[in-house]
Amino acid sequence: MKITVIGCGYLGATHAACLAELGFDVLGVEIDERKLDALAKGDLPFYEPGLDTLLVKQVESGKLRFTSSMKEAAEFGDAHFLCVGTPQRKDGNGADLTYVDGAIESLAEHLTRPTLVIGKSTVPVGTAERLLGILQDKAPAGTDVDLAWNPEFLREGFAVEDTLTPDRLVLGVRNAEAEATLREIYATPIAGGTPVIVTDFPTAELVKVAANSFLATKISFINAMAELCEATGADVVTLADAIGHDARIGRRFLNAGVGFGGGCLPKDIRAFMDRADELGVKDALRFLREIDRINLRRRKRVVKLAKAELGDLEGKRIAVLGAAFKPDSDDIRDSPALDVAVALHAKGADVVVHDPKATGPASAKHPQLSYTESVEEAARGAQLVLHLTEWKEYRALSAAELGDLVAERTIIDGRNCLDQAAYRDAGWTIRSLGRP
Ligand SMILES: NC(=O)C1=CN([C@@H]2O[C@H](COP(=O)(O)OP(=O)(O)OC[C@H]3O[C@@H](n4cnc5c(N)ncnc54)[C@H](O)[C@@H]3O)[C@@H](O)[C@H]2O)C=CC1
Ligand SMILES: O=C(O)[C@H]1O[C@H](OP(=O)(O)OP(=O)(O)OC[C@H]2O[C@@H](n3ccc(=O)[nH]c3=O)[C@H](O)[C@@H]2O)[C@H](O)[C@@H](O)[C@@H]1O
Repeated sequence: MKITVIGCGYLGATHAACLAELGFDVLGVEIDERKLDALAKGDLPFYEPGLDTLLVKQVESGKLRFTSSMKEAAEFGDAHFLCVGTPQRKDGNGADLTYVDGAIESLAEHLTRPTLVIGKSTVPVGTAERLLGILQDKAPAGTDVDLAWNPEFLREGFAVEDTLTPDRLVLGVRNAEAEATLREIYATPIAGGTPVIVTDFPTAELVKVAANSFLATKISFINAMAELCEATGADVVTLADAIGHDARIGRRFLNAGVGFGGGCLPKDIRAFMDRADELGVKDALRFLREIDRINLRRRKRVVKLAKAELGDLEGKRIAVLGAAFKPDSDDIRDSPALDVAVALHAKGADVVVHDPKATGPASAKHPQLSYTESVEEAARGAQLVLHLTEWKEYRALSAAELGDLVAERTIIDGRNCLDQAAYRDAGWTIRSLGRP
C-alpha cells in the first residue's frame, strides 16, 4: 500500500517516518518550503529524539519522499493521513480548521481513484462528518472516496516510540473496508498487542479531546493542591507520592509546577469548551475553564515569587533554565517557561534564557530576550535562577559549582525536581511551587 502523510510537522513527520519504518512507501506533503527542503534532504526541521536517524534512514532507503504537490500526492497514495495543524483561532478559543479544510479540498480535487483519507489532526467533534461531505463534493464525479478518523496520542519527546508501539489505536470508521485498511496499516503494532478500539466518528473525535482534557485536569488538580500547600506549609510532592500510591489515582501526571503548555493541551481544552458551547452543553465542560485558570495562575505565581525575592525587577539579572514547553523537545508553543521569561523581561528584568534545544525557535519568537549557549553563561552574575523546564542536564547540575557563578544563591524550582536538599546544603535559598 502507498501512503501519503499531509502536513509534516511534529506529528506528520513522525508518522511518515514510522510508516516507512513499518515497510510502506510513503510520500510526505508539506507546504512550508523551509521544512520541505530540510525533510527532503533527510534533515529534521525540529528536535525529536530518535526521529532524526529514522528520517535519514528512510529517506536514504527511498521509502520516504516529500513533496509540496497535492496532485502528486493524490496520484501516489492509496491512503492519505491528514496531519495538518489545528491551532487556536486568533479571534477566539475554538480550533482554526482552515488548514484541515484546505488540505481536504485540494486533495479531493485531484483524486482520480479509490481512496481512503484518514484524519489524525485533533479536531472538534463533528468535523470528520463535515470533511467527508467536502471530500465527496469536491472529488471528481464517480471517484470512490471514504474517510476514517484515527486520532493520535503521541507525546513529544517519545514520538517515535509512541507511534511504533502506541498504547491503543482508535479507529473511527463507517464501514468494514475502512477498518480493514487501517488494520493493514497498523498490522505490526496490532500483532504486538496494541489494543484496537473500533468506533464511529464522534466517539473517535471525542476520545482524543477527552484524553487531553483528563491529562490537563490531572495536572491542574495537583497544581491546585500546590496552592493549598503554599497556604499551609505542606509539601505537594509528598502529597502526590502519597495519593499516587492509590492505583485508582496513579502517580503519573501529578507533577506540580509551572503547569502545562505546548501545542496541544492548552488549545485542545479551549477548543473543546468552545465546541461544547456550540453544541448547547457548555455546562458539561465548565470545569475546564477552571483547569485553564489554575494552569495559567502557576505562571503568575513564579513571577510573583521572583518579585518577592528581588523586589523591583528593573535591571535585575535573572537566568531562566528552559525555553521548551517540556524536556526532550524544541517546541516552544505556549511554553510556560517562555511566558514567565517574557513577563519578567516586560517588568524590566535582564532575562537570560538557556535551553539545550529550543533557543533557536525561542529567539525567533522572542528576540527581546537574551539567550546563551551554556548554563554557566546564563548563570554568571544572576541574582535569581529559575528552573522552568526539567531537562535532565539541569537536574545533573552541581549546586556548589552553580553557586560559584551566580551573584545570589537563590533559585526557584518551577518543576519541583531538583535535589533541593543539595541546593540548601550548598547555601542556596530555594523556592518552589507547593513545597515549603
Ligand atoms: N504535536 C503533537 O505531539 C501532536 C499533535 N496532534 C495534533 O496533530 C495536528 C498537527 O500538530 P503538529 O504536528 O504539532 O503541528 P505542526 O504545526 O507542527 O505541523 C502541521 C504542518 O502542516 C503543514 N500544513 C498545513 N497545511 C498544509 C497543507 N495544505 N498541505 C501540506 N501541509 C500543510 C504545516 O506547514 C505544518 O508543517 C494538530 O491537530 C495537533 O493537535 C495530535 C497528537 C500529538
Ligand atoms: O495531543 C497532543 O498533542 C499530545 O498532548 C500531550 O503530549 P505533549 O503535549 O507532547 O506533552 P505532555 O507530556 O502531555 O506534557 C504536556 C505539558 O504538561 C506538563 N506536565 C506534564 C505532566 C505533569 O505531571 N506535570 C506537568 O506540568 C509538561 O511539562 C508539558 O508542559 C499528551 O500527553 C499526548 O498524549 C497527546 O497526543
